Amino acid sequence: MKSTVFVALDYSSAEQAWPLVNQLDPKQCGLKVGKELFTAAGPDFVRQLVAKDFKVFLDLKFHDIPNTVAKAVHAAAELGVWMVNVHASGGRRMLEAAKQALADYPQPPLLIAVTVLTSMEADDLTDIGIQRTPAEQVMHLAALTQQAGLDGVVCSAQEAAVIQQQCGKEFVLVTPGIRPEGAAQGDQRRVMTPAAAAQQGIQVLVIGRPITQAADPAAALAAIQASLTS
Ligand SMILES: O=C(O)c1cc(=O)[nH]c(=O)n1[C@@H]1O[C@H](COP(=O)(O)O)[C@@H](O)[C@H]1O
Repeated sequence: MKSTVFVALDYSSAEQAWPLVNQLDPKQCGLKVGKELFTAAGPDFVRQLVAKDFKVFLDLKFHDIPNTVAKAVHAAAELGVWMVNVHASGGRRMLEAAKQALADYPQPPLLIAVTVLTSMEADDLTDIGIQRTPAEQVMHLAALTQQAGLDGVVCSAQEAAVIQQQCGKEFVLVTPGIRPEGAAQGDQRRVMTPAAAAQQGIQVLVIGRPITQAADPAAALAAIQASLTS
């Protein structure tokens, strides 16, 4: 299965995002709208991307009581997005409620659960009272997510092989923490290069700053795309 790059549009306004979006081809990549841009630009911006035929990943990582998350996921589906995410640590009932909220859609968005953020390492889990390694916690939450009937998980590319083994190749893997050779790691901790991630058959590679902070973002994306097939 070919990997699709989703560009994380982590900009402070729609005006900041449009110059890059206008250079992109919806057949070549998807777009991720996260907390910063959604809070600044709102649902209308998302609708405009959908109207331009982009696959949109609405990354708001819902994590709340089951009723609230179910309603939020439903609202996301109304926007016509291709994929939406929740936090797996919201628990089984929350995950099932989110899934149930999409039951009436003939073509619902993919529903994905975040396992362990790619910015976290073992010490960060210890701080919040989790004694498992990141990989163990990811596996645990991936199993819970699959049991709850969701389509896949957000994890780091480092855990992809074991999840594919446990959950099967149809289970959708979405991996941020992607860094081309030599790119600044920033706050990410569990990272992998785009080419190495693509070789594992990961369906969605989420890439932000290596593209958006480049002098020529469209050229940076093109170079990453080229590295996936070479
Ligand atoms: O759900 C996400 O997209 C996400 C989950 C995760 O564990 N780690 C993670 O980095 N992300 C998002 O993926 C993007 C990564 O951006 P860069 O680190 O700039 O490539 C950001 O928009 C994050 O919000």
